[in-house]
Order: sequence, then C-alpha cells, then structure tokens
Amino acid sequence: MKEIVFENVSKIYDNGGIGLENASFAVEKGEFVFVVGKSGSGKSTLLRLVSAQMPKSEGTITVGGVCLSAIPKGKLPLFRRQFGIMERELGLLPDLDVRGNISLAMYATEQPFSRIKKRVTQTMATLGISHCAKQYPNQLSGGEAARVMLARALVINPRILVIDEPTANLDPDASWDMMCLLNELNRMGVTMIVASHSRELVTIMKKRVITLVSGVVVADEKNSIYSSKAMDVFAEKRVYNERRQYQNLRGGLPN
Ligand SMILES: Nc1ncnc2c1ncn2[C@@H]1O[C@H](COP(=O)(O)OP(=O)(O)OP(=O)(O)O)[C@@H](O)[C@H]1O
Repeated sequence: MKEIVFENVSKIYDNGGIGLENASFAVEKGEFVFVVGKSGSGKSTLLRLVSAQMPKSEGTITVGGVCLSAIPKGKLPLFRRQFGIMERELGLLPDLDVRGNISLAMYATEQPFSRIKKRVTQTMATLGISHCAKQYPNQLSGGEAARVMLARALVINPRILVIDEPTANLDPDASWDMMCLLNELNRMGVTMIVASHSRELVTIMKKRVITLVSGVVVADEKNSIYSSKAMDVFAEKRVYNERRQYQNLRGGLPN
C-alpha cells in the first residue's frame, strides 16, 4: 500500500528560490527511505512537504490516501499527528527535564495524564534513555540528546517518522547506534523518511536512496549507496545545458 505519493511536486519559496522541482515518487507503507544531497539540494524542503508543514507550489501530494490540498487549514494540526518529526530546528526546551520534554509532545493529543506518563516511560525504555528521565538538556551527551529528540517524535505513536539529519554532531559510535535504532523502529512498522549527509552510514544501511541535486530527484534506487558521483555528473550536465540554453538565447553557441 502506498503511504506517500508525490506527483510532479514543486516548491518555489516567496523569494523565488527553488526548494523542489517536479518531484515524483511513492513510498510504500513501512518503507525506509533516505533522502541525500548536498547542502541546499532540497532535503529539508522535501521532508517538510511530506509532513504537511508547508504547502507545495505545484503538483499533488497524497499521504495515506488523502490529498493534502483537500485538507481544510483548521484540520491540518490533527492530520500532522500521524507524523513524528525530528529536526535540528526543534531543539529541546532547556527548562524541562527529559521526561518533561517528551511529555510535552503528548499534551496536544489530550490524553489522560496517566496514559501520557505510561507512554513516555515506555518510549524512554524503547530508546534506552530511562536513566536520563530527570536530567536537563544541558546535562545530556550528544547521543542522549538525539535520542530524546527521537523519543519526542516517537511518543505520539506516529505512522510515519520524518527525520532530518539524525546523526548531525554525533560521534561515529553514537551515529551508528542511532541508525540501528531507526532500523529497529522501521522493523516495528513505522515508515521512515530520513535526510542524511552521512555517506558511510547511508551506504552501510543499504536502503532505498532518493538523491537530490538543486531540488531535482536525480536518482531513486533500492538497496543503494550514497553516490556523490551521480550528483556531480548530474550537476555538470545541468550547468552545461543551462549554458547552452543561455547561449542559444543570445544568438548561438560560440566556437
Ligand atoms: N524558507 C525559505 N525561504 C527561501 N528559500 C528557502 C527556504 N528554505 C529553503 N530555501 C531554499 O531552498 C533550497 C533547498 O533548501 P533545503 O533547506 O531544503 O536544502 P537542504 O538540502 O535541506 O540543505 P541542508 O543540508 O543545508 O539543510 C535552498 O536553495 C534554500 O536556500
């Protein structure tokens, strides 16, 4: 069953910047997909479009069979609850301990306090951070803080986890632990869309990899590796084509 479908989706920001250009792909329920590309290639844009955090400019996005443009604005917050989102910009609140930070994500779901407490305890145990429950963010290691951010995304029991750079600023051991954890969550049935800069980890994981260059999907392969060569070849071709178009417009190519 198709969980996410993008059909000719583009995102053009208010200042004219292109975030994503004519992207088409589908993600199956329970799939694990990496999104890779150089800085500014459109990874975060794609993730934010998937999780209905901003509107697309063109094309059609369908999640769980629901076309995002058909959802009334007032119903979007409820719709977004099927996504767990982990991204750098959503930092931990410094004045709340770990349990508080994770619990906060559940308050909007309006569940009874006892249920929230049980679910938070369970999530901390799953992610191996029970021992940090009473610690504050500035008392956590990088790896622990990343797990708390993941716990905050996971605690609402999402169908889809959308994760931007899960291993940013982590040492190799903590990065590997994080990837294993994501793999484990995926095995439990959660659909995963993960943007990553980590060449080594993406290659080792052998998952589906969507590669972006300047907002364009240039490769989409199963059991794939992070190939900077594919990016470079495409970037060179694109620059060459743009030069040709420009020179044609100006009256023909020079010798
Ligand atoms: N809010 C915004 N307003 C205008 N342009 C934006 C905005 N957000 C992103 N962009 C532009 O869209 C393009 C894609 O940016 P995006 O953040 O999606 O890339 P990225 O691959 O996630 O980069 P990074 O790896 O550095 O996080 C870039 O050219 C960027 O400048």
